Amino acid sequence: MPKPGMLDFINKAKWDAWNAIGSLPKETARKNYVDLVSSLSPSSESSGRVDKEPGSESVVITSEDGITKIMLNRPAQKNAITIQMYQEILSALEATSKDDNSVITVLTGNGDYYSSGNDLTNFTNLPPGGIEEVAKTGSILLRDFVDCFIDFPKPLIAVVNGPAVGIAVTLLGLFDAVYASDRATFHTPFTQLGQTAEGCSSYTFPKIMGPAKAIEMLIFGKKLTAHEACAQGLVTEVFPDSTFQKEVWARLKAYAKLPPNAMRISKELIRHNEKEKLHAVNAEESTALQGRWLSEECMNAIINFLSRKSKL
Ligand SMILES: CCCCC/C=C/CC(=O)SCCNC(=O)CCNC(=O)[C@H](O)C(C)(C)COP(=O)(O)OP(=O)(O)OC[C@H]1O[C@@H](n2cnc3c(N)ncnc32)[C@H](O)[C@@H]1OP(=O)(O)O
Repeated sequence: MPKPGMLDFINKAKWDAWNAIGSLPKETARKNYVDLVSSLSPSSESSGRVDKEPGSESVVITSEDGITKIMLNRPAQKNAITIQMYQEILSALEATSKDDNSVITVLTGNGDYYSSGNDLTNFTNLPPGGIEEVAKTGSILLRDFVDCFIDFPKPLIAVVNGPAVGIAVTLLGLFDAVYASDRATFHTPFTQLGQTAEGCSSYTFPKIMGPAKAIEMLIFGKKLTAHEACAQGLVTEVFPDSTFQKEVWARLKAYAKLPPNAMRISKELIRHNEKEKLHAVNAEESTALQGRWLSEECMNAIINFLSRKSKL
């Protein structure tokens, strides 16, 4: 077959792999394959079924003392968010919003990062409709995902245990409190990635910190320390990393004992005037990103990251 185009990542990788093999006889190829798989997996000869270890899920949801904790759990990948994780977080938020035993909801990360944002490999697995289909379905999922944060009816808290990048930062403008370790940083390198702001940040950031500071972050990609983000109003309070978990969870447990209906009604009073505007901003940002994901600027940035030519 002719060599697939540069942006057809999967088929190009397959084509290169086939080409590298040359004229290997089919039987030899089969034997090499079986030998390789056997050497990789000691259990591959037994049942063939792979059970997930408990706690190996990419999003771990737990509930205790009236607090629902949604924990991003891909520490080796800096908690980069895959398509499946967006869907799981969305479902968790929908379920907890209806759960009478859940008073406060927390989003946090496992390991040294809060989250490195969108998983940049999300756009590399091309369906039959190609990159256009990926961009379209990505834009719809992004819009649904952010809508769910806009509409979330109970107190929503971010426990930012380490550096945050991209959508993990922009969403913070929709949270009711943001507690950060002093190790956390806040980085939205959209322009460097050929992308544009999402998570309603094109509206919430100028409102929270004023247009000048918001533009430094959203257009020029300035990274803030936790103390800088707190001074700008994006973070509620910063804690020393050594006591972060202990102090924050003690406080959250106390908040979760407050009367839940009073908290829910106060949140509605504070937020409801903005909801229509936020949904409109979210729709606009999702459409703009759909176009960006098809652009050469964005594709080159992703290819550079995947081929390890660039990092933040
Ligand atoms: C439905 C779709 C919605 C889309 C919404 C859009 C959102 C926009 C954004 O979120 S933009 C932000 C995108 N994120 C990034 O650009 C971050 C990219 N990552 C990095 O630059 C670096 O990895 C780092 C600075 C976060 C950390 O650097 P460090 O040197 O400490 O660690 P490594 O680079 O070695 O990372 C360890 C492994 O984790 C993988 N990884 C990290 N982040 C991502 C990511 N965002 N996407 C995919 N993979 C990521 C990294 O590749 C390493 O994997 P490896 O061990 O297999 O090499």
